[in-house]
Amino acid sequence: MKSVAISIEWERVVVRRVGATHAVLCDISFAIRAGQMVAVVGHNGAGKTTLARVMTGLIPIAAGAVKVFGQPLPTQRRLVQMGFQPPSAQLLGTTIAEELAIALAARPCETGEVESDARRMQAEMHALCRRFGLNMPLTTPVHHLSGGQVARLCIASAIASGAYILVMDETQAELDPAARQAMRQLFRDLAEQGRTILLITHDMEDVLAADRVLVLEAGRLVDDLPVRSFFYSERGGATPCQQHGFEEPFLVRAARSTNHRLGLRLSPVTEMEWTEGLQHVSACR
Ligand SMILES: Nc1ncnc2c1ncn2[C@@H]1O[C@H](COP(=O)(O)OP(=O)(O)OP(=O)(O)O)[C@@H](O)[C@H]1O
Repeated sequence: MKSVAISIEWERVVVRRVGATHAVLCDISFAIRAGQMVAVVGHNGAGKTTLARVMTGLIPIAAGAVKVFGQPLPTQRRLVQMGFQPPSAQLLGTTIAEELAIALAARPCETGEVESDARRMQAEMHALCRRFGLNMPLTTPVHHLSGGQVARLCIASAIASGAYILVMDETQAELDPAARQAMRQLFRDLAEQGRTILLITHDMEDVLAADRVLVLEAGRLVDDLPVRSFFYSERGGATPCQQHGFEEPFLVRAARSTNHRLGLRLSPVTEMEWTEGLQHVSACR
């Protein structure tokens, strides 16, 4: 699985909805490598949720092709899990243990793997809870969890069920800034471990954490850029972020203002890059 570089491929995809006068997604093509975290942005009605639902097989395509690890989506459907708003609506179990047990039971057995026995399943559940920062007993009812904990349990469940591609449709929308930041870090970690993350968001701080950004406008893919090129322009002038009418994140605004005042050309996408850039400049002066 991991040896196949391209995890998601869309070729000239068209989606029509009953009652809509135009195609809601029109001639969309892109390819995403395994291990990439890709943000999908667009103003209301641009087609983001439709794209997410196509990825999970909930909406059929009228033309084109969607491939997952080189195979048609329907044969690979189990490798894709979608998170949507509110995350609590996705939970099937009444406790953490039940939720994870359902997910683990749904995971297809790999060749040579024996079916999980109870003890092994318990060990896997504890390992998942540790990995996803759920530091409470497995017997905890899911309605005792905070929004951030529910969001993490949903992701733990998706991973437990064998997903390699996570399609997150505004799942962080109701989290506080610290929990959102923690979720971004979690997505980054999962991407570094080889998972593909498709993050649908209106929050430009989320975009800053991604590797790449797809911009949808009225059902069309109008930009597909590395995140740095989305927020900074090489030749000065308006950036793609500004051209598309999105609000820039604080780091980008602060870096631009510092560049302007000090005559610099820094283009940081993390705070660490910015402080290192500033240290380098002051050491050279
Ligand atoms: N079930 C449906 N039937 C007909 N048209 C639909 C249906 N669902 C969505 N649409 C239309 O498809 C277009 C894209 O909708 P979609 O929900 O994918 O946009 P979005 O980018 O996710 O918007 P938002 O940011 O508001 O959630 C919109 O014009 C919408 O009206």
